[in-house]
Amino acid sequence: DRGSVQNSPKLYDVEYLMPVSLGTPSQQLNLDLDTGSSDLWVFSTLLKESMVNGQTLYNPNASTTSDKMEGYTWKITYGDQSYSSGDVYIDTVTIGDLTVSTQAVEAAKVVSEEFTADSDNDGLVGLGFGIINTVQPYKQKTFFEKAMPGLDSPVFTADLKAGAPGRYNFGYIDDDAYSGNITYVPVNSTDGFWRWVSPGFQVGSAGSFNSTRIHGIADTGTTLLLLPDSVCDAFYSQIASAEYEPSQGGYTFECGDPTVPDFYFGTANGQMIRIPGSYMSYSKTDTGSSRCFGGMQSDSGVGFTIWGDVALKAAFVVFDQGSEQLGWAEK
Ligand SMILES: O=C(NNC1=NCCC1)c1ccc(Br)cc1
Repeated sequence: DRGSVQNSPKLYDVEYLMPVSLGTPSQQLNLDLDTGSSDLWVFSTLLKESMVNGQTLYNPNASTTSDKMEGYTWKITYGDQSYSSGDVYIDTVTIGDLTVSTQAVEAAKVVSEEFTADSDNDGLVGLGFGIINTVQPYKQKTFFEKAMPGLDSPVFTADLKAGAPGRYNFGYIDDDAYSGNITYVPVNSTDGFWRWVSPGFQVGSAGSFNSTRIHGIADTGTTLLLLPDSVCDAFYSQIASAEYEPSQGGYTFECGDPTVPDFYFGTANGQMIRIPGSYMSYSKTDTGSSRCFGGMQSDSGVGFTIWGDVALKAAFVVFDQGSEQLGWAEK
């Protein structure tokens, strides 16, 4: 079996949403596929109205195939301190013609203001490893872990694009979606993330390769590229107008600055993925400002690097849960 679904970026590529069908008759919600967490949760009719702001709500009582998991609850806090919690139902879930008939659907009763404010986002599909699923008293499998036994191949792929729709595929690799070869690196799933080691980086096409092992996770749910301070310094020192602005919470530079270089990160066997300098102009700092917030920021608060959407949208990425590897290709 296999599945394929289009993803659509929101403004500034801050997140990517995909249509997901839940229940019988099907209820379609737009969800954020997040490889940095492992809960599938949705805005639901269990929420207080004050926490809802335009989102589509999953109504378990309107689904003839939903079963409440009595006594089961969930509560999750994300790296950006947003959070949600609620009850748990079993129901059928379809993503891109791939159906899991007995998926744990976590129906929200409480969401933080960040989620309430994000009116296009109806919830998340966590495709990290099930070990960090938050359901109590017994953790639940992710959508991919439930689907995996029936798939042609135990992989899903992420093709995120800058300012354009891309695609998530399940169970196969579309050889027309990338150029050159896919280079695989080993993943350590101990803490539930797609964690891997990059051998180093290069700033600009004429720069030298810096061999320094960068431990980090591939996280579709994080917008920016969060790297060690030493790497950020090496990058922003090449941009004439760049400065670290504590008031803005990070590095900024003049939006039109012509000196913004490309950034390359190593994967394996000498392969590097090139992130165009244009991806590093994340957003204007304030309306009317001429300064842009950088797409690369420090990972100092986090403890390890997060290869978020700014990096992932430069590549075709294979999440191989069968062999616990990540595949990287240019496109
Ligand atoms: O929360 C994380 N990723 N997903 C999402 N962020 C915001 C909503 C969804 C995240 C995961 C690991 C680390 Br380390 C830091 C952050």
